[in-house]
Amino acid sequence: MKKASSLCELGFDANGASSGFFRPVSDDATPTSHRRRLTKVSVIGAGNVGMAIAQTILTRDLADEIALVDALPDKLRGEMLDLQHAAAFLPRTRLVSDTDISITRGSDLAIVTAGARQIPGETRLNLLQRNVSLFRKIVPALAEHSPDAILLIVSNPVDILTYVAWKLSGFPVSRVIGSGTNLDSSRFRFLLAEHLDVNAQDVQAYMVGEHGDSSVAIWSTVSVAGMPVLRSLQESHSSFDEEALESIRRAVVNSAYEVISLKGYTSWAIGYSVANLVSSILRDQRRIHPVSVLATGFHGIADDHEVFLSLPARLGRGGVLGVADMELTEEEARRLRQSAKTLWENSQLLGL
Ligand SMILES: NC(=O)C1=CN([C@@H]2O[C@H](COP(=O)(O)OP(=O)(O)OC[C@H]3O[C@@H](n4cnc5c(N)ncnc54)[C@H](O)[C@@H]3O)[C@@H](O)[C@H]2O)C=CC1
Ligand SMILES: CC(=O)C(=O)O
Repeated sequence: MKKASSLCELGFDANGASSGFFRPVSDDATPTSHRRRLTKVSVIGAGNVGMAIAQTILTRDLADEIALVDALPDKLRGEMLDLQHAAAFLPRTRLVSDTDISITRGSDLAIVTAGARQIPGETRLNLLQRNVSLFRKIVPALAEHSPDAILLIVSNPVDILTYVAWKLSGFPVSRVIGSGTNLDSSRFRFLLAEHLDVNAQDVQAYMVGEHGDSSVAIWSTVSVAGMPVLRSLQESHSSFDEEALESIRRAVVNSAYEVISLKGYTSWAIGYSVANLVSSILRDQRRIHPVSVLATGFHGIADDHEVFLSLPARLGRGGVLGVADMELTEEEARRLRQSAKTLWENSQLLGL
């Protein structure tokens, strides 16, 4: 007797109907008008970062469908199967993968993590030329298949690549966002929370500017439970000086270099950071995140400098809904302009 080799041959069909498990209750159990619109997220680049993001999106139940794209077919299929095998422990999410970017068709959100990463000691800016070449292939194709999507850029150097993605996609500026210093701000909050022995979620603190070596810590707005930290330090005459503050900023900047020198790449924190942004966007939460946005005209950045860097932005279903014109000290604004200058000079070399 011939053995059945698949569930279909045993009499199961894709809807479970002929198996006898379920009997239809009407000809159209869910009228089209009652069906919820499904949310599709694509992740381009199924490496360390892409997979950390995909698995965090899965566990947080942020999408109905996740499409994974990578240039390496075996690795890609392996990653997809490995996640699919966790289906019994996760919210129901359709997972698909392909090396062909057309699988992203109809995405609500496309997250780009493809590309070269730093080797120990290398700066993010060193990756620029290699990753721009990749973006020239990826971004126009993404825009063609999902003209209404929001693009969320993660590949480094993230600020300049967000500018590149904006130029190559032709999308409105509200729909092109870089993950920016959302991660640096989390590292900043972690270090401050450790120092003050409180929960990092109770520390309000922003790093802005470049996601990289010239990022700026906005000390004037750091607060815990609504209390400005700098003022408390001054009033309690605790020993602190500019150098102590700068050493904390440097520790934030060095965080990535340290992790890369220890394990070769960073992944978990960026996974949570991006899933946090995805939640604000797709669930229209209107939370404020420091992310990479077009910063022209803010804090004295020249009107003819099209530069993306991180500023606190209100995120929702439409993408960037607004950018906070936060109050900065003269020194903070000067550092931000310096950060903008570095990014602008590098992006000018691309001739876009
Ligand atoms: N913005 C941020 O805060 C962070 C950014 N990153 C950046 O994310 C990027 C990815 O880092 P990792 O995942 O660690 O690197 P990885 O090497 O593990 O993954 C990169 C993936 O991109 C794929 N890829 C290459 N060309 C492709 C193409 N044309 N289409 C689709 N996929 C392609 C590769 O096959 C690889 O799987 C790097 O640029 C890294 O610097 C990493 C951590 C944090
Ligand atoms: C690699 C990188 O950009 C980060 O972990 O901050």
